[in-house]
Amino acid sequence: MNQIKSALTIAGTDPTGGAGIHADLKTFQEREVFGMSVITSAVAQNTMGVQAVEHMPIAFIEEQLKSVFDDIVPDAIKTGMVSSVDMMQLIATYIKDRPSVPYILDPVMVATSGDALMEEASREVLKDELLPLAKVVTPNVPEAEILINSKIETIDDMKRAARLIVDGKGATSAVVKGGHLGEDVTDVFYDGHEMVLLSGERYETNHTHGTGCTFAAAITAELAKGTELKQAVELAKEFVSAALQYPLGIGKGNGPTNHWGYRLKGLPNQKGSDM
Ligand SMILES: Nc1ncnc2c1ncn2[C@@H]1O[C@H](COP(=O)(O)OP(=O)(O)O)[C@@H](O)[C@H]1O
Ligand SMILES: Cc1ncc(COP(=O)(O)O)c(N)n1
Repeated sequence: MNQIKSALTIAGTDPTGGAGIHADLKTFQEREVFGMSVITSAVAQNTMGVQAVEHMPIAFIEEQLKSVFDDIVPDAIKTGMVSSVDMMQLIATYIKDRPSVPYILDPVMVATSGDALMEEASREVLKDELLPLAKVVTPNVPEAEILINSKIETIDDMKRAARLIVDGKGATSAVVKGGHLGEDVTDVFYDGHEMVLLSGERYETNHTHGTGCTFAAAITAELAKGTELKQAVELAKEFVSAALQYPLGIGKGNGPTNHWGYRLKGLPNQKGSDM
């Protein structure tokens, strides 16, 4: 029997289940990878926004990391919401100790609702200490603008950003996500050799809470299983696309994506769901 593959997410929570740790674990499960989680911050949030945040003490984040690594060493590691410099530095030590385990960095900075999830003072540490360790970095357009300190308005700008993140900052690869760039939902993948445009249909839906988490978690699960990098990113794009194609119609604001949408592919949209 093949050994079960596992993936660890180090991120914040969403009690309504659509984003953060919850989106990651649901995605790992759908991709048939055993999911584990270390909580950085407990976030009181829902589909309408963020109401409050409590950061875990650093010593307790370390206890959680120890609990995992003393027992089940993950086959891939993802980080999402990591707010402070101290948290980043702690996590970097665990990642550096295991260079063969692929690390997926989703540089979560601001929630869809506009609420800040990362301290501004952490930006430079993220760029200098976490980026160079990453097998894949998955910024959306506003995050990529911060990473490269310049405006992104076109696909060519996205390509330039991907190049700067990989060739300039030392990540193995980057996917600059295009969900915030006009009508197109083309993502740009670059691995230092190949520049690949990942295009897909844009679904007219406001059920986009947790989209970025879901996309990066799908890449993480695939890399845990040993899927080749470009294929992992392509599969993740299909997975998130289906999660948006079959909305669940719950939540008063930007509703969650449908993590089992991929299983419904080819079927008509569910009755009653708004698109
Ligand atoms: N309305 C949409 N229809 C189809 N795909 C989308 C839509 N919005 C975003 N995506 C895709 O979802 C993923 C997450 O993109 P994006 O929204 O840019 O990130 P984030 O959720 O981090 O802000 C990308 O693959 C993007 O192309
Ligand atoms: C704990 C946590 N992490 C990340 C996000 C970003 O969500 P999105 O994928 O919608 O940008 C969030 N809202 N909450």
